[in-house]
Amino acid sequence: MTTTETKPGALEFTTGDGVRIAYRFEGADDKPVLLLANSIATSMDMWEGQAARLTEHFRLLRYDYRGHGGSDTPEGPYSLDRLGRDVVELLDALRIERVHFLGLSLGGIVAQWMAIYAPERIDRLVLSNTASHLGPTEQWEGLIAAVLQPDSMPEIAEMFMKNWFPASMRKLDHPIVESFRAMVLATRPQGIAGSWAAIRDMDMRRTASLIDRPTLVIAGEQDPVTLPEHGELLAQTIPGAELIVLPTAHLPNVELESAFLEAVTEFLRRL
Ligand SMILES: O=C(O)CCC(=O)CC(=O)O
Repeated sequence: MTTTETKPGALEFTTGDGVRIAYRFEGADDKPVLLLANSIATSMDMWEGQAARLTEHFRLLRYDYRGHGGSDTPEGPYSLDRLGRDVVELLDALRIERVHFLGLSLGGIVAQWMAIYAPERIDRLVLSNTASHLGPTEQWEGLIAAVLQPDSMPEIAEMFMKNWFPASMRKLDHPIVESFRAMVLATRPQGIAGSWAAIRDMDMRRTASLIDRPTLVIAGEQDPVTLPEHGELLAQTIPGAELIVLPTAHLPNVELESAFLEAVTEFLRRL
């Protein structure tokens, strides 16, 4: 497998089905690898503010989902199996045996898949603002149809901002909110539609009980997308999982950065 540099610091590899996936490695190579997976409609830049503090303890591996950021955008719906295999193939390409995996929202869905189907690649797991099932199907069908309409993106971006940030941050034209809006607007509608299909079709409410990796679940008290109840269910289903509920909406990594990073690093570095 060859890797190619696309933009400074970002590399790419090609998956078994011919899709170029962009990724980035940061930090000292003697530290444990921490793989980060994103919320839908964002790129690996969504972790930019947290990267410096995380590299104090970890070698960070970030990547862009197919259909997002610097990765290719195949047509049609994506399956969760395919999104999971993209990660397995990325680790294979980099010859990395095991990682800690921190996934937020769709990232937490991919992280659950990895811990169920490729547990030998996972050391510890952090599942933030995510769920093992998100219904109803019709909601995702409606969103997929809407995002594929011409000129849909400004309205779709506004929907994400309302779901992801509290009104207090949105009112102030907060630079973080605007940077996330820009990330959404830079995402191809097909990438969002393809990934929503993976969320529509997934149901790990039973299989999550097979996860045997040490797991921290983080939920947001005011998260309107992945509700605190979703986090509670995950923590009850995964044997031995711990649950922290933070007073945030959907993106605690940026809304309450210090508390989020403290929870993550304390859990991942615990002996
Ligand atoms: O944010 C995600 O990764 C999945 C949830 C979603 O697409 C709906 C939303 O964020 O509003």
